[in-house]
Amino acid sequence: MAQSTSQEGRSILLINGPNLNLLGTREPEIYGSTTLQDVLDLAQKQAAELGVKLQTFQSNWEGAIVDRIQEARTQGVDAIVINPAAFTHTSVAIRDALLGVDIPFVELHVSNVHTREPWRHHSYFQDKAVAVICGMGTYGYTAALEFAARHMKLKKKALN
Ligand SMILES: O=C1C[C@@](O)(C(=O)O)C[C@@H](O)[C@@H]1O
Repeated sequence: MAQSTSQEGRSILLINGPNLNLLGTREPEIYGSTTLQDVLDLAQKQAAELGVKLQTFQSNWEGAIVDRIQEARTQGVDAIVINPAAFTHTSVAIRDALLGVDIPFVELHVSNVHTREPWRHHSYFQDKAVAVICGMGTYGYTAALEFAARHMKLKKKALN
């Protein structure tokens, strides 16, 4: 398939990692009071306005996230927006899955990980991400989706 030059028909997968199901109640002084459901509702509305298809997935399980990324390969997903949460700092498996499917991705964090504990400064994704967003609160999801829908260059899709 030829590389798409417009966002029309673009398919985006938004993945949220562990404990993000608790967004809104979890450490609100760090992550704010917006719930994951609020984030997803807003993202779907935004996707409709942008004319893109948005699939969403949250799991507390590393292997489930690996499986979902592999599934994206056969679903024609053009771009992935991922908040790997704690797996950011630990997961070679999720990194390998993203590289294995060869789908460009944006890494996203609600908090500014660089102002937090030193071990949060390292990410297994940042050197491979097209873009990294952090510290914008849940507005980061809006920014990431806008970028993925309008500005991200797509790779040629593997047809298998
Ligand atoms: O669970 C999370 C959330 C997070 O990815 C964020 O969105 O700010 C930052 C991670 O360090 C943390 O483990």
